Amino acid sequence: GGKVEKGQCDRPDKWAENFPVANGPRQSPINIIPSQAQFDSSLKPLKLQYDPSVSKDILNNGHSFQVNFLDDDDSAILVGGPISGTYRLKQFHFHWGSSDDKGSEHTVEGIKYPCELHLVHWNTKYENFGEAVNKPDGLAVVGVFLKIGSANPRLQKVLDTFEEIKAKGQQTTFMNFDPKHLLPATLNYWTYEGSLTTPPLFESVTWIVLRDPISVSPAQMAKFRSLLFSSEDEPPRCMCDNYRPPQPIKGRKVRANFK
Ligand SMILES: COCCCN1C=C(N)c2cc(S(N)(=O)=O)sc2S1(=O)=O
Ligand SMILES: [Zn+2]
Repeated sequence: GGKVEKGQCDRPDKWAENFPVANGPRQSPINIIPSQAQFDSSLKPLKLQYDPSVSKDILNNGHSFQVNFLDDDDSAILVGGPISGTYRLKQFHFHWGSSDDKGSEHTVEGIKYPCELHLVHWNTKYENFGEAVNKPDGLAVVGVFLKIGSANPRLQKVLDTFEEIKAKGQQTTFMNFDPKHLLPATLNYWTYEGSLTTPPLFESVTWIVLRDPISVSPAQMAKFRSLLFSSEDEPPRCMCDNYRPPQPIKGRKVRANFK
């Protein structure tokens, strides 16, 4: 028929064929059930120390778009929280739906948010990102839910670049952006051991999912959907529904730093 079938890489149910770890013991995302999360008083407050001068560029990578950071020193780091040592910010990106009733990867009691932000950090006990990416304690990703409400002026700065990165492979400079402005007022979080949510699905992520969402307006969500999965010389395919559904918890404990 006329409908272009989704490629394999866009079909989470097909990933296990090429990436058997897709059925592994610590896959992400998960459905979070707050009443089943264990309050852990030993969890430290989350400390995100970001110097905005190390934001570099913004890229449409054909699955999402990401803002990349210079990570050759400790200018943008995550310390505290559930992790030990220092993790450096590498990039942040988002996942969203084709309509406002879905789009997040983690869910809370089955609730899907329209969008989820991921801030990806790597453990500086390893030489570099490439070394850290597949180690069990290699990465720490902070997840932030976006909830439909008033327009978010901080987020708008990111959306204003979309004309320049509409198609796969396009990128443009994106400097002096402080990702702290994309965080909610309080940094209460759930944490659990998981994985990358897209291939290669490495089981290398300590997940830190913030309880409180930030706001996004319907018009801003429509802007996310103006991006394309496809490159300039291909038939246009709307970039949306780039989220993996929740995966089996397989006995894992989810801890909370709040009651
Ligand atoms: C050599 O392999 C390089 C892989 C690097 N990455 C690829 C992903 N699919 C990916 C997914 C991420 S997510 N959605 O779990 O935050 S972070 C991330 S990533 O760490 O930036
Ligand atoms: Zn992600």
